[in-house]
Amino acid sequence: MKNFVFGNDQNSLDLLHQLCNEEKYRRSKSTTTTKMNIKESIDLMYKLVQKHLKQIRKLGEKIDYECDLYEQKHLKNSSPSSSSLLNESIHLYNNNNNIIIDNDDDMNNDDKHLNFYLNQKCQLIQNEKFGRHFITKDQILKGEIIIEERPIIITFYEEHRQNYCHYCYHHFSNNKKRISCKNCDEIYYCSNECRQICWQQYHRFECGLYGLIAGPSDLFSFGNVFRYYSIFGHKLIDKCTQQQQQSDDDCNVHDNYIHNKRFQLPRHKWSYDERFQLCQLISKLVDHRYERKILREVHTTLMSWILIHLFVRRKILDKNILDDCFEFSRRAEYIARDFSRMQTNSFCWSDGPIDLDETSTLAIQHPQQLVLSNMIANCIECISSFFNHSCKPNLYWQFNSNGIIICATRSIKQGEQLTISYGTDFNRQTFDQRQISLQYNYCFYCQCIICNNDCSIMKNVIKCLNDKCSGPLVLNKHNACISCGKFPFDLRNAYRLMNKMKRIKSEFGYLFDSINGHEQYRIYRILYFFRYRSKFQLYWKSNSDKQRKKRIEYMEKLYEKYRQISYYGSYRLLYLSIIMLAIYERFEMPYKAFELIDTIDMNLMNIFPGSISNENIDFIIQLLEFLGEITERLSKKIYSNDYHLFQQSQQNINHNDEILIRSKFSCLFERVNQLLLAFFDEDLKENGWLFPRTFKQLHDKPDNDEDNDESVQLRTPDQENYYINLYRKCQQRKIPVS
Ligand SMILES: C[S@@+](CC[C@H](N)C(=O)[O-])C[C@H]1O[C@@H](n2cnc3c(N)ncnc32)[C@H](O)[C@@H]1O
Repeated sequence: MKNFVFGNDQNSLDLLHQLCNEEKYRRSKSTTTTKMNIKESIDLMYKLVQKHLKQIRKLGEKIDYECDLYEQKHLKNSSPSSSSLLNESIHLYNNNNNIIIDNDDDMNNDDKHLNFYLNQKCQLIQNEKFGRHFITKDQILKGEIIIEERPIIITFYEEHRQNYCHYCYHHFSNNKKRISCKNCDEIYYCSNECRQICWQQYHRFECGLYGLIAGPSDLFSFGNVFRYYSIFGHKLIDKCTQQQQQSDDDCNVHDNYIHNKRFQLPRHKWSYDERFQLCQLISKLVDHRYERKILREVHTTLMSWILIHLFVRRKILDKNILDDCFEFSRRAEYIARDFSRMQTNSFCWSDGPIDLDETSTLAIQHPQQLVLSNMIANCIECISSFFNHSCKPNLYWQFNSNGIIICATRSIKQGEQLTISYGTDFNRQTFDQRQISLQYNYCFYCQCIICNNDCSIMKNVIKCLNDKCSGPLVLNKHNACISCGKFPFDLRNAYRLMNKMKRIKSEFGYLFDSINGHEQYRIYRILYFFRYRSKFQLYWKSNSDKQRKKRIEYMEKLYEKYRQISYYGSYRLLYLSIIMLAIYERFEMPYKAFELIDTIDMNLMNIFPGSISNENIDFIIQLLEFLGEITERLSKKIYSNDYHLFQQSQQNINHNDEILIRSKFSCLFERVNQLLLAFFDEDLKENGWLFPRTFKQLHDKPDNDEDNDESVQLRTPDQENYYINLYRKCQQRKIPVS
């Protein structure tokens, strides 16, 4: 017997029914599936940050005072890394973009070493789907080294801080002498030389604060951002960012860096050119600020505020910034972006090979917080950051005392993309688990071969409801789920649910059917009714308040159950959640609508652009426009002063929740609008599913300019007008001001 896949079709329903009748199952007591509660984790981070904010303020004052005393007492005329050096370097820092001028001629050639080794068979390329990524120019053999690279920025975890030199990252063997920082006694070096250079380069900015900035979990990136600013200085970072915004060719800087064989990075002293080049590389790493905003806006914003205060205290930023609101928020946004860049690109330096069993278990249990027992630090690598992820990678990475080393796990054909795994053995996880973990940590929807295959099945398939299993309900010949190996105890529930869906279907027509050409016009009609509320009002008007409340509760229950058995990326889940959003908007229940946002957002990220084709593009645009209208109305309402956001809420919602809810609505609104605008984006047209090349140019022309351009092949005149209007509407839409 072949494996049987349960989907939302009549055959599956019949089989489920049969199985239920045969009573070959027992009922499971617990039917929980793995859920990600973003709100909970944001709350937690918020509290954590608030706790740290207090500590930082207190500690910052204390340490500044103690540093001054210490310098007055001990450092003035003694060691070379004393207050004179501090003043001199701060002076240089402020006046010269943080340049510490090196005399290269003095440097012995042996002092220099290449910061990385890259296999000559690798080539960095860029495309729409994967961004920048490496491919092979020639066949690579199993076990061949692809790259070895030293990190540029590194933050050691608390428990390992005493075991490694903070400048050259070497491990202190048992009897090796360690020297601590004279000032803070928090970090250690293997030699006086390392101590001096580290002080010069960045430690003077973080001295005494290290214990706080290199704190637990999410704060690792906090430490990395602090170091980033300490090493490069904000002026240099700004300069590189501006250059990056102006240039289109993203691979150029990296090609230069990779192919300029003469470029060498001295272990101890970086000249201005080297600093500049490295800073340029880091500022070009992908940041996902926009996506992260949706997940952790409050957290990141708070972190960036704290960082500004610390930077001012340590003279990295000018103190006037604290009085200038505009400048403060601009800088906070920049820092938040760097923060998100560090989170997307950082590697965990693990002491020895990564334990795949441990990572997989952790990734399933705590997708938001992956810290393993043998991880010793969090670091940024400039070139290794360009390897994309695959759930079945062809490369394996590990750290040795010099930094990262990446090797081929199998022989790789010419032209194949080189991929690593972003942390865990994703191959052991289900599609949903992988997507949740990757989206939460790296903000992308994985398009590797495995996920693309899985995704096409998942959209119509229902989930196994067994405890801790969220795999697709595929039965083997013993009637057990192939993901968890157990009999699907909750078949009866699944069956009931699918039957209920039939009733809903009669009420909401063809919204739940798969989208193919000839059914689209029915869906348009339903959307039309929704938009102009005629059907909707009829439906709700006929009921009394009590009945209406019952109806809403019924819909909510159904939605919740349906959410449990559906995968993100399912069109049906998207429709149903949009309908719920419309209901909540119509009946002034914004706090309820808020709870839907994450599901809608995850679905949007999963659906676009992977499953858009020429057949469904018109429908998708209409669906998005509908969603855009609802979110716009909701956002406007919740930002208006006389609107009582939580008037009907039973929950105890405080001011922080309110900020979070507002920012989430704006973000969803912004995402929907951007998705719509993306359909008109010049660069995306080559994929074949967007509008003709000249669309934007043509419609950016003033209204009275009616020159006929023959190269333009638009659709029918009605469609043309519709899209022109939509394009203008999207351009004019504004996110409410927070
Ligand atoms: C560390 S960077 C890798 C380099 C990146 N491609 C670039 O252009 O900078 C990680 C980002 O690459 C993209 N990416 C990596 N693996 C991917 C995959 N399997 N599918 C889609 N996007 C991927 C995502 O945007 C992710 O956040």
